[in-house]
Amino acid sequence: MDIVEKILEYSNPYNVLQEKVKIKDNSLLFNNENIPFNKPILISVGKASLPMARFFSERIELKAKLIVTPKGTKGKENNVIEAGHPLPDENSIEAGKKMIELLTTEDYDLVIFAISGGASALVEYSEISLDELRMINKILVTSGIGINKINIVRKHLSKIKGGKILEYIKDKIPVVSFIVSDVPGNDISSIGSGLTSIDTSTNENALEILKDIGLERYSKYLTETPKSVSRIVKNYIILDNMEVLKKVANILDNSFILTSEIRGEARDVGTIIASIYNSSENYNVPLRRPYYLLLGGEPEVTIQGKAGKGGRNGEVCLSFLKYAKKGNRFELLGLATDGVDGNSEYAGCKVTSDMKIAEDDIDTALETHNSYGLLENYGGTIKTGYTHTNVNNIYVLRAP
Ligand SMILES: Nc1ncnc2c1ncn2[C@@H]1O[C@H](COP(=O)(O)OP(=O)(O)O)[C@@H](O)[C@H]1O
Ligand SMILES: O=C(O)[C@@H](CO)OP(=O)(O)O
Repeated sequence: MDIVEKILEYSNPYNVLQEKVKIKDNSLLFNNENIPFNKPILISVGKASLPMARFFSERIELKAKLIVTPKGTKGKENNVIEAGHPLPDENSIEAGKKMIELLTTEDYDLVIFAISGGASALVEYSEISLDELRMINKILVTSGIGINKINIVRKHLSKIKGGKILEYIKDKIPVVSFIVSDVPGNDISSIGSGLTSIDTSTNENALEILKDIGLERYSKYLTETPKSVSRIVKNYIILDNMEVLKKVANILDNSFILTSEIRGEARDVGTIIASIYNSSENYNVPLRRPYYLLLGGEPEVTIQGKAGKGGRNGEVCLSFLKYAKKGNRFELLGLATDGVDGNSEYAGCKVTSDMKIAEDDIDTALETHNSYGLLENYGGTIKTGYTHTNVNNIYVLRAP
C-alpha cells in the first residue's frame, strides 16, 4: 500500500463534499443545516478551489462564479484566475476586485464560498501597493511567527480579509462557506485569512506583530475587522488534518496519532519526533514495535539570509535522522498535502535507517535551508505534483 496515495485520497475535497454536502430541491443540506436558494453564486478560492468549485458547478445552476487557484495549477480549466502564492501578484488584486464586483453587481440570493489554504495570497484588495504587499508577505511567511499571527496582520492590512468581504454582500443575503482547514486548531478566522469569519483580533494585536517584525511603519494602513454580522453566515469545516490522520490510522496496524497540531521550528519538531522514537527504542514507552506514529501540523522555518532548496518537511526529516537512535529499522515520511514543500518542487521526503548521511552534511543542509539539495542525493524526495487540496503536513513514522 502506498501511504502517500492514501493520504492524498483522504485529503481530496471533492470526495469529502460528496460525503458531507447534499443538494436537494434547491437546498443545500449539510451538518444539520438546510439552506434554500434560487439564484446562488459561488466564490471558490484557495489551493483546493478547482475540485470544490467542480462539486458545486456539477450540481447547481450557478448565477455566477469566481474561481481563484495558484499560478500554474488551472490546467485546461477556463474562466479561472491563476494568482500568486505565497506572495500576492497582480492577479490576486484582480481577483479581489472581481470578488467585490460580483458581490455588488450580480443578482443573487445565496453566496456559497469554498475556501482553502492559500486564499490569503490569492485574493487581495488593499490600499498598500502591490510591491509593498509582496515585501510585507515575504517577511511574514519567512519570519517563523506562525500562521495565526501572519494572518492577523494580513486581515488588518486588507479591505476584504477577516470578514470584511461580508460587508460588500447585498441586503441580508445569507452566506455559506465550505472550508478545508490547513490551520492547526482550525481557527476559521485564520484559514485563508477568514474571508467569511468574524474576527476577534484587533488593530492593536496586528500592531504588536508589525513591531516584532520591523514593519511598524505600515501601521497607518491597519483597519479594524468586523466584530459582528447582520446576516446568516454558516462556516463549515468539511475537512481537516485530524480527519485525514484518523483515516490513515484506520488502514495501518498498530498506529497511534500523537497530534494534528504540531508546531514549532521544523528542526526542533524533528528532534522531538526522534526523542519519542528513541524512548520507544530504549523503554518501549510510549510505543512498542511494531508501530506507526502519526502526526500532523505546521512546523515553521525561520529563514534569515539566503535559502537553498528546502521546506518544513525536509528539515523535520533531516533533523529526525540526525537524532534518531541507530540500530533498528525506521522510516519517517513527511508530506505537504498540497504537493509543495517550501521552495522546492517536492511534496516531501522519506528518511530511513538505511540512509547514511553524515551529521555534518545534515547540519549544513539545515543551516543553509537546503534540505532537498541534500536529500536529492539520497533518493529521499517525494514528488506528487500539485494536489488541489491542503490539509497541511502529515508525518508517518514507521518502526517495523
Ligand atoms: N529553502 C527552504 N527551506 C526550508 N523552508 C523553506 C525554504 N523556503 C521556504 N521555506 C518555508 O516554507 C514555508 C512556505 O512554504 P510551504 O511549505 O509551501 O507553506 P504553505 O503551504 O503555507 O504555503 C515558509 O514557512 C518558509 O519559511
Ligand atoms: O491562505 C492562508 O492564509 C494559509 C492558511 O490558510 O494557507 P497557506 O499556508 O497554504 O498559504
